[in-house]
Order: sequence, then structure tokens, then C-alpha cells
Amino acid sequence: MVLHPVLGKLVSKRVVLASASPRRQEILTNVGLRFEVVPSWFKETLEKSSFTAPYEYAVETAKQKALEVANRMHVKHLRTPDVVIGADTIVSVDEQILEKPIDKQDAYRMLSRLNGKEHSVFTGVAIIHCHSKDNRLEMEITDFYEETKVKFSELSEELLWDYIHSGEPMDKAGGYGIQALGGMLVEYVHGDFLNVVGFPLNHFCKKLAELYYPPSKHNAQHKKYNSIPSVDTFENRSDGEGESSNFTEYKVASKLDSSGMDSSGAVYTSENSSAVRTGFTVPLENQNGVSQSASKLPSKILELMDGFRASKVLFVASKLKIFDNLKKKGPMKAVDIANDIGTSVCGTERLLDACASLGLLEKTPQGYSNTDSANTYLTSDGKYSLHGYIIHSNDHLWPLFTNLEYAVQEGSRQNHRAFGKKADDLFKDYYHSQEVKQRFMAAMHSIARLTAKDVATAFDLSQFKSACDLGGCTGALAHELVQVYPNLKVTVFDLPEVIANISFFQPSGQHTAPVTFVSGDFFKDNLPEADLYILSRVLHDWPDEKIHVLLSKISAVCRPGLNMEKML
Ligand SMILES: Cc1cn([C@H]2C[C@H](O)[C@@H](COP(=O)(O)OP(=O)(O)OP(=O)(O)O)O2)c(=O)[nH]c1=O
Repeated sequence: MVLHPVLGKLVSKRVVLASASPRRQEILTNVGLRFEVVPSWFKETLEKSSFTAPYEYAVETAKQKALEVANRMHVKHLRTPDVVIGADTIVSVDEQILEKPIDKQDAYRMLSRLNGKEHSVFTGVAIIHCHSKDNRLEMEITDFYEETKVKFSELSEELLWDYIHSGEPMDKAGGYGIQALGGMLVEYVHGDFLNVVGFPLNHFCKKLAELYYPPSKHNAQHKKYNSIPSVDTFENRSDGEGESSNFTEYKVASKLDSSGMDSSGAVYTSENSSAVRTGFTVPLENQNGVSQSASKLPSKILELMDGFRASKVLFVASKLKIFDNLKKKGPMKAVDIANDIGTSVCGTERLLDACASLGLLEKTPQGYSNTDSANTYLTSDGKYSLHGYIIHSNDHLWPLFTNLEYAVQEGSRQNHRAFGKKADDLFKDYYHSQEVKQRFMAAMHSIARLTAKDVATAFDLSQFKSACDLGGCTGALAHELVQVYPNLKVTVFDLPEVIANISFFQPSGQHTAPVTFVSGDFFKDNLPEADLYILSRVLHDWPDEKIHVLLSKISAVCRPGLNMEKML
């Protein structure tokens, strides 16, 4: 894999991405780079008129973002990073620079300017090599920019507003995200697509190649790589070029030394050269300077290995209602949040920093605040809140999954290990206490409400007159179905314990055909008559024999020819 020799040079270094952009994190993670995220506090307020070209503004902002993080980490006596990467993406149209919109009107203003026209997307990138010497921070800065041309189709006002109301424009330069819904607005792209999404990966790798594998003296006049050098390139350069490559190595090392990089950070070592000469693999340096084979970085495996930590951070922050608190009170310092929720200051600060690194919170000098998606999905009262499901995941699924090993060994549910009691009937377990019941219903409600529209519109159900949602819980899907199909009569069938508690979850002030709720046990009682039966998130809970009973009952009440059974 051609990219690895270049990115491999960063493996043994402490790399920091000075950006809160989830897109940048994803692009770099996808190619196996390991890095920490420390979002920059630099305010993007440089005077635009003082730059002669838009890209200069993007490059300078990228540099300032990276410098702020490098300095802060050094001053706060956090271990000084080896490399800090900063980036800034802007859209430029008619000589004007567009950044992220401040509100919906601003997004409308930007999108209207882009409508039907070609514009440029510039991303400026700064790579800072840092070294701490006598408590002084020394840095070497490399920067560059990439331009991509994008053309929008002619778009109607209605479409622009629909797009704005989707919420997507708000954290994106120019007010659109080409990687998601915004892709529908775009007629063509000339240049690097990832540059538009926030990080010009190809140019970044070429820059690293220039830095870490500078051309030998024979071709020194070609300072830049037009393509990312392949493994072959490095092998050939070393082969039979011992002296000249050593000479280049020295030059690079001393260049970096003069700017403060220590010898362990030197770009080439003799071990490297010999490893390169022997071919096959390109070496990576580990902390001890011992070279190791750079077979494919196991990024997927590393992600799986550490994924549980990220999940737990989300669960705990939700459980402590941090997102609710921040929605109410705006930016807050760690100490104030800790006081509000009665937790330790140091523990809370770490949790908040972890949330910021995961892109759930924003961290600025004013304190921590919710990102747009935290406001929409993580607060407990939002229309699309996932809070209930997150708490269910933490309190119920997490302990069960902790016992997965036993479940596999024994082939049985692990409720007795997770909760100290046997679960002959899963739902008896959920409903044995009011608290667990509410939690489970809130979980089902939040996930069903989020997905209901997609489920209801994934099929054309207009030929059906009546539907029965078996195990439909609070009726979230049912309410969406009657909105989409006003002539459809929907019955929700669920256990009496559930039906007795649905009032809290009913939509208020919605003018739609009513949904009927019927209580019963679908294994024992008669099923309500309907043209269409919906089984959503039901079958996975039961063993095959019980599923057979249920499907046979549905089959018996279906009238041949007219009815259709669906498992959604
Ligand atoms: C044009 C466009 C921009 N973007 C994003 C990339 C950037 O994240 C964002 C531009 O804002 P930036 O200020 O470059 O970055 P950021 O605020 O997201 O993160 P930070 O300042 O911490 O580095 O717009 C898309 O995701 N898709 C697009 O199509």
C-alpha cells in the first residue's frame, strides 16, 4: 500500500489533530493514522481584507489553529506533541470568503450566492513539528493549500430552505456538506473531493513525502512530488545510493534539528536505510528506535479494541445529563458543571475533554458547549432525542454484553449474571419495576421515533386500509404511519403493562387520524384483524419455537390474496 511509507513515519510520534471537525478525524482515521484530537481555541477572526487571495486566509487560519494548540499543550505542561496538524476550509465565490453560517438566514444567504454557479473550496493545512528544549517550544511549520472547484445546479428556493431546515449546513463552510444531503446540490466537482470535506489527504501525503523522503541530490531540483512516492521509489533511492541518501538524511535531520527536533525524531536513521535497502517493507520507528514491519496498520482492529471506551463516555455523559445542562445554560466551565451535577472536578473535566475529542461537545475559552448533534440527539427532551436508548444501552445492554463470553459458552441469556436474576420471560424482566419499564419504553420510543419516517416511507403501503403494529410500544411508528398514509387505520398491540403507560409518549397537538391501542400478549391472545402486520424489533428477542408460534398466528388471521405480512 503506497501511502503507508509516508504515514508510517508518523507512527512513533505523538500526533495531534488541532481540529474538532469530525470529517477531518474520519479522513485521517480511515487511512490508519493514530492521533489525538485537541480542538483549537483560535477564533477564526483574521481580517479577510488583509489577504490578497482567499487561500492565504485559509492557510493562515490553519497555521494559527495549529500554533494555538502546540503552545497550549506546551504551556500546560501536557507532554509536548511531536506533530500538530491544523486545517481550515473556506468557500470562495466572487472573491468573497464564506465560512460556517451563523444562523439559518446566513446559510440561506450563502447558498443563494452559490446557486447555479461554480465556486472554489480551499483547505489550508499547517503541519507543525514541535520540540521542547530547555522548556522552550521550538517549531518548524510547513503549510500548503488545495483548491477544488464545485458547481451547484440551479436550485429552487423551496429546496434551499428544505436543505437549511435539515440542519446540515450549520457547521460547514459555505453552508453545505457535499458528503451528505448537500451532494444533491452539486453538478460537478473538479479536484480533490476530500478537500471539500475538510482535508486534502492526497496533498497532505505528498507534503509528508517531501518532508520525510526528500528527493536525492540527483533529482534535488524537483523539490516536489507530483504523486505520492511508492515503496519502489524509496527502495530505488536507497539502492546503490548509499552515500547520497545518507547525505540527504543528514541534511534533513539537521534541518529539523536546527528547528528543534531531537535525534529520536530525526527523519532517517541508518536502521531505516538498511531496512529500506533490503526491500519488501518500509520501516517504522517505534519509541526505542527499533524498526518494525509496516504491514497494514490495523486501524479497524484498534478501533474495535478501543470502541467501548468511546461508547462509555457517551453513556456516562448522557446519564449525568451533561448535554441537558449545557443546552439550558450555554458554555460552562468544568468546575461549574461538576458543582451542578455533584461530581469531582478532575473527573468531570476528563469526561468533558473526552466528549470534545469525540465531537460531542465543543471546547472554547468560554467553556464547554453542545454541538448541534448533541442538542438534537443527546438532550433528553428533543424531538429526536436518543437519550432513552443510550440509557438503556448503558444500564441494560452493557451488563449483558459484558457477559457475552458466557452467553457464547452456554448458549443462553445472561440476565442472571448481569442482574442477579433469571429471565424466563424477557419482558417480565423489563416490566418488573416501574423504573426499568419507563427506561425500556423511553429507549424503544426514542429509536422508533428517529427511524419511523424512513421505515414508513421505505415501502409503498398505500394499498392497505388497516395495519397492526405488534409490540408497537408507545406508537411512535404508528403515529408516523398515519401521517404518511392518512387513510390507514393503525392498531398498536402490546402488553397491558405497556399500554397502561403510553400517555406520556403521545404526540401533542398533532392533527392526524387516531391510533388505536389494544393490550394483550401476542403469543396467547387473539390478534387484532388487519391487512398488514408489522413486526419491528420483535423477532430477535425470541427463540425459534416462539417465533414460529407468532408467525403461524399472523398467517392464520391473514386473508389470502389481500394481506401481506411484513417484518420491518
Ligand atoms: C464545503 C464543505 C465543508 N465541510 C466542513 C469541513 C470543515 O469541518 C468545515 C469548515 O470549518 P473549519 O473552520 O475549516 O473547521 P471546523 O470548524 O469544522 O473544525 P476546526 O476549526 O476545529 O478545525 O466545513 C464539509 O464537511 N463538507 C463540505 O462540503
